[in-house]
Amino acid sequence: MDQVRNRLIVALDVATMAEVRQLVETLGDAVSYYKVGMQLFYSVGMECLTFLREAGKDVFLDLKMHDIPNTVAQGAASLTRLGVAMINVQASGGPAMMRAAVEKVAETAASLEIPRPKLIAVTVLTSMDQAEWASLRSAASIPDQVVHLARMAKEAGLDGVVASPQEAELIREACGKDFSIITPGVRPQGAALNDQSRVATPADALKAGAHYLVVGRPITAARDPREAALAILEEMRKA
Ligand SMILES: O=c1ccn([C@@H]2O[C@H](COP(=O)(O)O)[C@@H](O)[C@H]2O)c(=O)[nH]1
Repeated sequence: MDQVRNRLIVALDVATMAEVRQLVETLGDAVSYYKVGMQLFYSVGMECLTFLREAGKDVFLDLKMHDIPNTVAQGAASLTRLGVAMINVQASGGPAMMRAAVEKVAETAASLEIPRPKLIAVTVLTSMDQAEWASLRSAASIPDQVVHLARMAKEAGLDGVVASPQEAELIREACGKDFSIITPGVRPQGAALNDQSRVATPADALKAGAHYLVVGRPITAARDPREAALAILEEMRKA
């Protein structure tokens, strides 16, 4: 079960440490990897990272950096010093920005003699549907743009990308099996979509080639979060 458990990342989209403690305690040994995003990090800062580290959990710090190369590189160095397992940038920041972040993460981790966090790039948000995409006036289709950004991230030296499970197979074909694919937009059959658009079930996401599944509300907003997480893990295990 461990191999499957390490591939489920639960999004802690809450605002207080009380909620974090309650969820992590309820989920217990079912979940070993958590995603800390803007809502939680901007509310409580380091306290949640310290708590998760002491609980023996891995952390994906999802702050989606997007700025000029020097600013993102320095930000990536700061996040590397926090000792988390994964951090990210927006691929639309371009190759120079991504290369600068890759170099700075490696340099910082080496100088501190700590493991280097995985550095990944966000492609096209999973909430974006065709109508919303059209409003951005991009000439490419969503799948073409996702694959383009994934190739660019790989060439810049990043470890992987965030994308919808619907694009996972195309990314795997274009970038190979060692390039990590992290997929939010995961919804068990019949679950509420909330604001997600390009979704797939946990089983379909894995079959399409996703390495890690990010799941938030289907677990954290469930009546019984542990039962919901175990059901997802069982579906992953069967897939
Ligand atoms: O394209 C993206 C990038 C990031 N996310 C994040 O994943 C979780 C998904 O939460 P759910 O409650 O399962 O919808 C959330 O923290 C997003 O910020 C994403 O959904 N799509």
